[in-house]
Amino acid sequence: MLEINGSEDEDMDLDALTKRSAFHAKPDGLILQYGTAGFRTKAEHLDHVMFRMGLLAVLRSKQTKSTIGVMVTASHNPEEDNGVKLVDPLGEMLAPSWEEHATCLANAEDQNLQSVLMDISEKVAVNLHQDAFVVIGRDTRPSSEKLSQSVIDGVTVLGGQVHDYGLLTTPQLHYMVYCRNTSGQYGEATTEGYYEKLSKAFVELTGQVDCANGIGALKLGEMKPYFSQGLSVQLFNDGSGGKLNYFCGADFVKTHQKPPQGIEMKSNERCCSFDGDADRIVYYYQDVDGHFHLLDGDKIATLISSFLKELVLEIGESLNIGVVQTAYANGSSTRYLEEVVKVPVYCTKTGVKHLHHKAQEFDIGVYFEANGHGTVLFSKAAETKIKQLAKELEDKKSKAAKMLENVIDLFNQATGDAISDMLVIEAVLALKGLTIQQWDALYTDLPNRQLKVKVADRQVISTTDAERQVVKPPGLQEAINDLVKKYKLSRAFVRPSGTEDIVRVYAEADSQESADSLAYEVSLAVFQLAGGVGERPQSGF
Ligand SMILES: CC(=O)N[C@H]1[C@@H](OP(=O)(O)O)O[C@H](CO)[C@@H](O)[C@@H]1O
Ligand SMILES: [Mg+2]
Repeated sequence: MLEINGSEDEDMDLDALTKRSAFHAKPDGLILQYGTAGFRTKAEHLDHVMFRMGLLAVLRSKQTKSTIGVMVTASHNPEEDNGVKLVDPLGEMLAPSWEEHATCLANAEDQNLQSVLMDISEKVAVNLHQDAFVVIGRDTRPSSEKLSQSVIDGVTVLGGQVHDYGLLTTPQLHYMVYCRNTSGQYGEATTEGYYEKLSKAFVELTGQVDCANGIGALKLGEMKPYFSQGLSVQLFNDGSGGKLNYFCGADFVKTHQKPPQGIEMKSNERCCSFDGDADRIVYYYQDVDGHFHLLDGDKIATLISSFLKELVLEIGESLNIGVVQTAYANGSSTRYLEEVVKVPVYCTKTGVKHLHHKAQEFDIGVYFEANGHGTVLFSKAAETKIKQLAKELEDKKSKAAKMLENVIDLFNQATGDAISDMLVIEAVLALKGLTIQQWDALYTDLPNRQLKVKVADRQVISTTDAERQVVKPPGLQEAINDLVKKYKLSRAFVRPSGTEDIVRVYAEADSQESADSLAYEVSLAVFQLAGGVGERPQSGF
């Protein structure tokens, strides 16, 4: 850990800025976009972006009079990639209006950097005399250390103070920011504080964990001693041998629907996978016949929502629960939540920030993307009420209120967090006496298929209705509607990805064959109507 003080006598030393930025020159013609999860591309193209995000973090910190976070990671992307994103005062993703400033600053030509920076300061009315404080975390990629130094360079040249946490999971950095801006009320802003808070609230834990050869292994390993009752967890792909996210991790398991390499699975044993920066988690097991069963973000949302609903009914308080999903949620999970658990379900655009925002509308807002990003948010009023009830109520009711109180502490409310979600899931399974097979049997996923289509310009597709309907190009939605009609229990949609240069196609139907064939036909429609490039989509998987 490192504390660095920037120059204190100047509000903004523009000469120093010009000199330092020369060490972080922007490659000619490179244009990048602050996308779904910040900037992400090959690590070698990111040095100037890191420096500039250091600058931007200082402005954001001055404007909000709060500590701002900068995380250096490319999550589930290959090891050669890297990325950066800013974390806002309450641990949330950077406000959308600032994403535009980030994009402008990252793409400014070197000679315009000063003027673009001054422009942004004016637009957002930053008081340059205000102090700035920025905290930084990074994942285990070989390029991350150097890139995080460039962020530090950016912060200090503008006179901001830095605390470099070094290696952290993304959710840990979100947690640190939240703690620092609530004067420690949310917890202590150290990794020890994080482990203590979670382990204190946790009941029992067993299982196997694939850590995607990433930061999750290191941090979960560090946490082991905090479990006085003994933590029985075997870590695989802990980064000691294999490559980050290579044939392992949550994204691999979810998209390939098969176990990661490097994990020893015994039949019926509960396993889970994190992604490279440990903000996603999926569970799975292999049955006695060797069939692989995936329990993704939708299954997690269902397990957690039923558990919370039961506790709320038990304490007899009218706390409203809402579940937030995206269009990628399996149709069976939505039906189960609405019809069996009886909770209202809402659909937002893809990307954690959209789900998080919607979930804030409820006393208890559960949100999960199908790929395993998610958490539960409790409103301040609900939290106070639950704490009060835990003291006042008696017997069964008090037990339920105390359980809820612990669950609140176990969730990372700043953002979805693989470690914290895993502890919640393990606790729920233990408390309800459920095996992974029983959990899996709550509902059966509709067979589905996700495909990617390459087009010349993915922005020719625009969507509405939480990305479930295409508005442009003309004729594409009609074509999808006609194809969907050919299959039973079917649904399909397409949208431009926010993290890759492709269009994503999703289809589900009553059989795998139908889902595959619908996805293929929709891909062809996209290729034909939205300017496909390269090879035409092929059938057969
Ligand atoms: C279908 C899918 O899984 N999309 C992912 C992916 O976004 P795209 O915009 O679809 O590329 O990366 C996001 C950031 O990690 C994640 O939030 C999202 O769920
Ligand atoms: Mg991630």
